[in-house]
Amino acid sequence: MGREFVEIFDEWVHTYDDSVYGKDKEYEDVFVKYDEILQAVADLAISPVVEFGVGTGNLTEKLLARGLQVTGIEPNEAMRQVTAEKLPDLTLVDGDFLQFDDKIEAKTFVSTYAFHHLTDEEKAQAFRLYAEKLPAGGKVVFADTVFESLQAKQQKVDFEASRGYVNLVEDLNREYYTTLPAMKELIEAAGFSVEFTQLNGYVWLINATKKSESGR
Ligand SMILES: C[S@@+](CC[C@H](N)C(=O)[O-])C[C@H]1O[C@@H](n2cnc3c(N)ncnc32)[C@H](O)[C@@H]1O
Repeated sequence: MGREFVEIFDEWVHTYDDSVYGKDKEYEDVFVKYDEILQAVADLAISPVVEFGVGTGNLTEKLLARGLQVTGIEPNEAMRQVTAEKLPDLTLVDGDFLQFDDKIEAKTFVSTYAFHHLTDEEKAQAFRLYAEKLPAGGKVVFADTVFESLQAKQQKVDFEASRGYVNLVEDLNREYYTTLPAMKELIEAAGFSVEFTQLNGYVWLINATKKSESGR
């Protein structure tokens, strides 16, 4: 489940790092401050860490540089190959946000630029699963494109269409980019407190902490 966009990365794997460092004009605004965004996520993580949608391993490198223990979970085989070559000592396995080895320990689940591959119902399911697996005080730290409202999303789509960014517009209409109120509701319903911080014109930092059983 949630794997319907995995094959897109069979092609994108070859140019993904060019895109994130500004060489793809259409995605330039999405990836503004890319390194700072990944660092913000890495800085909030506590070990051991499980990372979803590892891609080419750019967030992973920042987690490892902090000395954290990391298990990478990535459903795309081509991405796994690229990252295994870059980071040969990393434990990197097939899996996704909803299906991964039950025995993997985590105090933090992290991810960047990937959670929008799940529908909102799947996002809610994912947070319920993380609540089961994490101890009180355990964290989910994600950075991804989220919109303040459906109207704000439509304004962004219209703006990108007006400058002829057809691939980006297709992406924004195809995948499951949600709103801050919807994200807040599903995260709190799963038993987390959450703070959101805007990191660029698209991406928000989602910093969720599992509450204790008493709700504090
Ligand atoms: C845009 S890339 C982001 C890569 C990296 N995290 C980064 O920040 O540069 C999205 C990644 O999520 C992966 N992905 C797609 N569907 C997924 C799912 N359901 N669960 C976990 N990862 C998924 C893709 O294969 C791809 O590697």
